[in-house]
Amino acid sequence: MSKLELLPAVDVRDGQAVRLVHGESGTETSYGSPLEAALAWQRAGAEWLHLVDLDAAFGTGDNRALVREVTEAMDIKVELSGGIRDDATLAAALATGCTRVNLGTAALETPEWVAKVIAEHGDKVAVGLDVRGTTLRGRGWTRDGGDLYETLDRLNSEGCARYVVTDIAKDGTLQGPNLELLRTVCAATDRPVVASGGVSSLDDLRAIAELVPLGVEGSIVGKALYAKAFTLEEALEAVAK
Ligand SMILES: O=C(O)c1ccccc1NCC(=O)[C@H](O)[C@H](O)COP(=O)(O)O
Repeated sequence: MSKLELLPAVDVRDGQAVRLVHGESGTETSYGSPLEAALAWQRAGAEWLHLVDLDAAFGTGDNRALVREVTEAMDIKVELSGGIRDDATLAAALATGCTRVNLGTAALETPEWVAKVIAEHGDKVAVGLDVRGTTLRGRGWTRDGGDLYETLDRLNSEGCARYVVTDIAKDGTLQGPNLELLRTVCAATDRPVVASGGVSSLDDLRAIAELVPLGVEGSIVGKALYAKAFTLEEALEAVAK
C-alpha cells in the first residue's frame, strides 16, 4: 500500500500567510511571510506544497507575483489554487512552474472551458470539490455551485485526473476531517482524491491514511501545523509506511 502524501498549506491573503475559519473572508489569522512558511515546510521534509492565492479566489486582487516567487523558490512539488478561471489565469499559474493547478469555481461556472483544459493538460489539472453538505461552493466558497455528485460524474466522464475534496464546515476548525465524505467521493470516482480541511491531530492523519486503499492519495494540512498541534516531521513519520 502506498503512503499518504502530505501537502502543507500556505494560503496567501494580502501578502501574508494566513489561516481562515470555514474559508470565510475576515476570519484571517496571520502567520507572516508565505515564503518563510513554504521554506519551513520544505526544510521539514515536505514533498508537496499546497499554495492558495486567497485574494484571487475571493476576487479581491491577487498575490500573483508572490505566488510565483514562492513557487520558484521551491525544490518540491507545488499545487497551486485560487482564482484560476480562464486562459490568462491558467497560463500565469502554469508559468510559475507549479506541478499542478487546482480549479474550483471554473468547474462550476464554465464547464466547457474546464473540459477543454482537462483534455489539454491532463494530470496537471485537479478540480477542487469544496462542499457544504453535498452542495459545491465557488467564488472563494461564497456561492452555491450545484450538486457534488452530479458534477463529479460530469468531471469523471471528461477525464478529470484528480480531485481535492474540502468539507468547508471543517476547514480551519481543527475538528477533524470528514472521513465519510471522503469515503463517499472515493466510491463515486476511480481518480485519486486529496483530502482537505479539519485535520487536527496525528490520529486524524492516520485515519485518512486508512483510506488510501479506497483512493485517497494525499491530505492537505493547514491550521494544525500553524497552531503547532504537531510538527510536519511528526506528521510525515505518522503516515510513513
Ligand atoms: O483553495 C481555495 O481556493 C480556497 C478558497 C477560499 C477559501 C479557502 C480556500 N482554500 C483553503 C485551503 O485549501 C486550506 O488551506 C486547506 O483546506 C487546509 O485546511 P485546514 O487544514 O483545516 O486548515
